[in-house]
Formats: sequence, structure tokens, C-alpha cells
Amino acid sequence: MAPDRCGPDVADGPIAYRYRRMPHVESGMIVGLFGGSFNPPHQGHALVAEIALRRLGLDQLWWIVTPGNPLKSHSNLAPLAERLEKCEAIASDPRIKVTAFELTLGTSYTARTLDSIKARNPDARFVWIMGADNLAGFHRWQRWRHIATTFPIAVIDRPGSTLSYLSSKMARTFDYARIDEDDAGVLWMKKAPAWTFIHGPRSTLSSTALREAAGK
Ligand SMILES: Nc1ncnc2c1ncn2[C@@H]1O[C@H](COP(=O)(O)OP(=O)(O)OP(=O)(O)O)[C@@H](O)[C@H]1O
Ligand SMILES: O=C(O)c1ccc[n+]([C@@H]2O[C@H](COP(=O)([O-])O)[C@@H](O)[C@H]2O)c1
Repeated sequence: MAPDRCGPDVADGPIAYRYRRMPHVESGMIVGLFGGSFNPPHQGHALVAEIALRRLGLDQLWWIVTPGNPLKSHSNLAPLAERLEKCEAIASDPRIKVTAFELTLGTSYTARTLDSIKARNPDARFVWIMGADNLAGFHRWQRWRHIATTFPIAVIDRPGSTLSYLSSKMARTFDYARIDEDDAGVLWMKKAPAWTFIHGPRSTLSSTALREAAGK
């Protein structure tokens, strides 16, 4: 696969092999895919991971630290190695695998990442996980309809974005494919497109606020 646009971190220095390779998954396992900038990671991310593990019935959760979100400026993006280290410090559940294998794939586009995951793991089941703020702008992601038809999607509520499931283009386009959150535990069984919006404990934390507080 030809590399496409990546973050500046590619030149940041060596990243340990365990982060560069796609995590191992056994046949039949249910894996949550939680991608993000994590610049820096915070307890809001840990809460999303905890909710996803519990409500989606996951065997693993891949905490995928992107080389650089294609839609965000990378000017104040901390080095990938630093973000990985901080994610490891926050991720307490042994089912969580912190990873940066997009570096090896040479992409930060989710559609390509999901295609690679699917091709390499035909016998495992995957669910894409994202916060509700990303639902609002999801239709600006490269091949967003393809993403929505590759794996089921779990959207986790976030303060300020609770109503995005009513108004976003993704939610309107795939309204017919939304399942009740009471059935989140069987989302992985559904053929995409299938998605749910999960309410629950919320965190007001954001990386932006943390960077601002640190004067970055
Ligand atoms: N407090 C939160 N509640 C729910 N979801 C969250 C929260 N913070 C981040 N997320 C979700 O976690 C994933 C990674 O988020 P990201 O690393 O961009 O953090 P962020 O706090 O949104 O960062 P920034 O403020 O720099 O945009 C995204 O899917 C995002 O929607
Ligand atoms: O593929 C895209 O076009 C695309 C656009 C925006 C965000 N993403 C991915 O969405 C995930 C969440 O990004 P972020 O910056 O909101 O944490 C992360 O894995 C990004 O690479 C992907």
C-alpha cells in the first residue's frame, strides 16, 4: 500500500516495535478500535475506554494513537512517542492495547486503517469507537460512508455533543442503521452499517483545555 499523508511524528525517532505492529487478536475475539490524537490523553479517554469495554462486551480495546489527525493542525502535536507513553500510563485495563500501527501502514486515514484491519483479521469482530463530538464532523472524514459500512460504530456521549446524533449528517444518513443502546452488547454481531449512541457517565475533560492550561 502506498503511504499517504501522515503526521510529522514519522520523523520523531524510533517507536518500539510493539507499537508499530498491529496487535495480535485471536479468532472470534471482539475488538474495540479507539482512535485518537491523545494530545495529551486524559481521564475522559479512560472513561470512554471503560464504557466501551463494559457496554460493548469487548475482549480487547485497541487504543490507536494516530500519527496525526488528517483534519487537525499538527503544529502543536506532541511527539508520537510521548503520546504513547502517556496513554500507557492512563490505560489500566489489561484488555487495552496501546498501539501506533498506522505508522507502519503509512496512513492516518481511518478508512484505510479499517480496510487493513479487516483484511488481516477475517475471523475477529471489530467495532469503531468515537466520542460524540466526532459524529458531528464525521461526514468530512475521507470515505466516511465506507467507514460506516466496514465495521459497526459505537458513539460515546460527550458534554456539548449529546444532540449530535439527531443532527449530524452521518446520523441522518444512517438513521435506519442505528440500534438501541440497550443492544450495544450485540453491536459487534451486526453487519455494518450499524451504530449506536451510548449515554452514561460523562467527562468534560479535553486535550485542548489541558494544553491551554499548560500554556501550549
Ligand atoms: N471527554 C470526552 N468524552 C467523550 N469522548 C471523548 C472525550 N475526550 C475525547 N473523546 C473522544 O476520544 C477520541 C480521541 O479524542 P482526542 O484525542 O481528539 O481528544 P480531545 O480531548 O477531543 O482533543 P482536542 O481537544 O485536542 O480536540 C475521540 O473519538 C473523541 O471524540
Ligand atoms: O480518516 C479521516 O479522514 C479522519 C478524519 C478525522 C479523524 N480521523 C481519525 O479519528 C480518530 C479521532 O481523532 P481525534 O483527533 O478526534 O482524536 C483518529 O483515529 C483520527 O485519525 C480520521
